[in-house]
Amino acid sequence: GACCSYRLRNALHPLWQSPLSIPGGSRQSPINIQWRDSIYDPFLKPLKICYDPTTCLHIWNNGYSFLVEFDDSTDKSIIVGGPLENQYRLKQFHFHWGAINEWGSEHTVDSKFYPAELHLVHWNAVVYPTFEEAVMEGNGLAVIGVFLKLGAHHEGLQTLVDALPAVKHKDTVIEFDVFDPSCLIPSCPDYWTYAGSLTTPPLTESVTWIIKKKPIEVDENQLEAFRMLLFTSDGEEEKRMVDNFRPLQPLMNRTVRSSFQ
Ligand SMILES: NS(=O)(=O)c1c(F)c(F)c(-n2cc(CC3CCCCC3)nn2)c(F)c1F
Ligand SMILES: [Zn+2]
Repeated sequence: GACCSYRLRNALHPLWQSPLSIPGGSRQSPINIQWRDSIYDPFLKPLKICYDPTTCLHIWNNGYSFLVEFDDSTDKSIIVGGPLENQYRLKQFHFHWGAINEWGSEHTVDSKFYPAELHLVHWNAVVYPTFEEAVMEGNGLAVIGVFLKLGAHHEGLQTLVDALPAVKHKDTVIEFDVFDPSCLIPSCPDYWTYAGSLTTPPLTESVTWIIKKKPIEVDENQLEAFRMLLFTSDGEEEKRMVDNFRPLQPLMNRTVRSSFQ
């Protein structure tokens, strides 16, 4: 059935040589969000986002994507509310994108791909002592997903784009010391939420996903700047960093809730 082909595809997919059987494997990400099958939950609270721009540390090309990492030693940059029982600390944000504008996002909405998707990764520092431990626990992480669509130039993103040439190669890092990622999150409060996993190794089923309904607009040059990055280290044969998204995973026995009617 569909499930087996997914497993086969995961095992065969070049980028995500994930082990065939993920422990449990009942809540993997990403998924297709079928708008009409999502259930409005009136008890979902608005998501409260409080970021301190001075907690921004650096940009790092880790060979999968580029990560903007934050100082998560205090509760200065947190999210709370929404579907979350606790507040969660911002650890890093990164993107997934395609070689062309027809695909690139990890989640899809009614089977439609966006050219890119932003993930803001937070961890439950109320319950767990470290990020590494939170990654292994069912309520350990909360990731906000924001779709990027082709359109107007995005001023806030440009400061990030301007720094990308300095992290062209895998394992390069550049200091990036003031940035407020709130500028990358649409003001519309509407979101979907479901229980899922990391979409990169270790693929652990520890993520409460919060997917914003509204995309942000970025222009062609900004998407092209992502595609100039490399999977490879300096001196290796160059491989452009594109199509760094995981294949869709089976919904299995899950419901996607919406914060809006
Ligand atoms: N696409 S996603 O699901 O939003 C997503 C995430 F949620 C992540 F947490 C990570 N992640 C991976 C590690 C390495 C750690 C190395 C030490 C052990 C724990 C993992 N740091 N952050 C990640 F790379 C990613 F892509
Ligand atoms: Zn991601």
